[in-house]
Amino acid sequence: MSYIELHQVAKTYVTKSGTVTALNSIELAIESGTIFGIVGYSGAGKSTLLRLLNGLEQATEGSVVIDKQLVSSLKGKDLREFRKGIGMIFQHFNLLWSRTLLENVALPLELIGVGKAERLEKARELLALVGLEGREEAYPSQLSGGQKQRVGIARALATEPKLLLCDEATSALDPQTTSETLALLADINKKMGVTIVLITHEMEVIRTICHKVAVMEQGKIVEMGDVINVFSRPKKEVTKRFVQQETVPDGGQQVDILKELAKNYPEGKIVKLTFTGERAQTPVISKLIRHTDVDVNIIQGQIQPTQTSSIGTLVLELLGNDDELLKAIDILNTQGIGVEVAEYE
Ligand SMILES: Nc1ncnc2c1ncn2[C@@H]1O[C@H](COP(=O)(O)OP(=O)(O)OP(=O)(O)O)[C@@H](O)[C@H]1O
Repeated sequence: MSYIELHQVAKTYVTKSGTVTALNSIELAIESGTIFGIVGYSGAGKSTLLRLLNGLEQATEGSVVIDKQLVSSLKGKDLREFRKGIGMIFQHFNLLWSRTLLENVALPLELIGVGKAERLEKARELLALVGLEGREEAYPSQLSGGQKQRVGIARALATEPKLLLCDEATSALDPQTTSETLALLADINKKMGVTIVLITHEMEVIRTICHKVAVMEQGKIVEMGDVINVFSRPKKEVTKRFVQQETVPDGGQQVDILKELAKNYPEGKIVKLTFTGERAQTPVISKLIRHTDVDVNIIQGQIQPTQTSSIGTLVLELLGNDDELLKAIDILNTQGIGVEVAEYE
């Protein structure tokens, strides 16, 4: 059994203007120790899913099982105990401004009745773990956004949770601080074996630290798998748009970037190749030139690291007669790499 299992989960809200389906037919299994990303645009249902995982809300249908416990069956002391095993990190940090960093980190322990000396010692250790040694007596207002999030992470770890839920944890941070915060989370996952489930609308977050990803749209999971596979061969339109967020400079606003490129290169055929780590060694282009009568121009290329490997993309213009172009595309299709051919108007 997986650490987290959702089976046929639905969540509806009854509002004055009618019933809203926030989640529908969710099937999800997350193994212990994984960094699992959930990506989707606003309103896709990500926050609702996170609230079901921490027991703040109950599913309308289906079952949510975490660490062999059916979340809907937990009450009183059991529910409190369950929630102690889950740490939460928020976009806006949710720190108490009138308390020092040490007191902020110690708060979850204070709430469950841990004695003062013990909780302050633990908080001190955690602040050191997140790189804030020596700042124990500072107040949140004296910190940068990245430092505040470090305090948030330290606080989330206070009860030694097995599961860390991150709600858009880096959305309020600049790119440099985002990278540092993600590196810290990846480090915590590795060192402590904590399972991390994060929700985000940024594909960069998924690429850099997640092992697995689920893409949500309109309350459903529309695509799910290893990050490297979903990135290199996105199937659904929404996933393609998220992947483009990263690979094109305008943030993926254009739905079909290849089509745009094709307009600029009317003589040839535009193809985009996507390689994952181990395939990057395959001599694809030399094969193409040896076996067909096409000329190849390289238009764009880039390599992006992921948590476990790397993803390369290469956009080529192929020039030749129709038969040779078809042959070239056939060859590309047999190389075990992602091949996308631009559609011409
Ligand atoms: N308490 C609620 N009452 C009524 N409708 C709700 C409630 N919470 C969420 N919804 C609706 O459920 C759907 C999913 O919302 P949810 O907040 O889970 O999406 P999201 O992907 O997290 O979006 P965002 O990133 O904007 O928070 C939306 O249509 C939303 O309006």
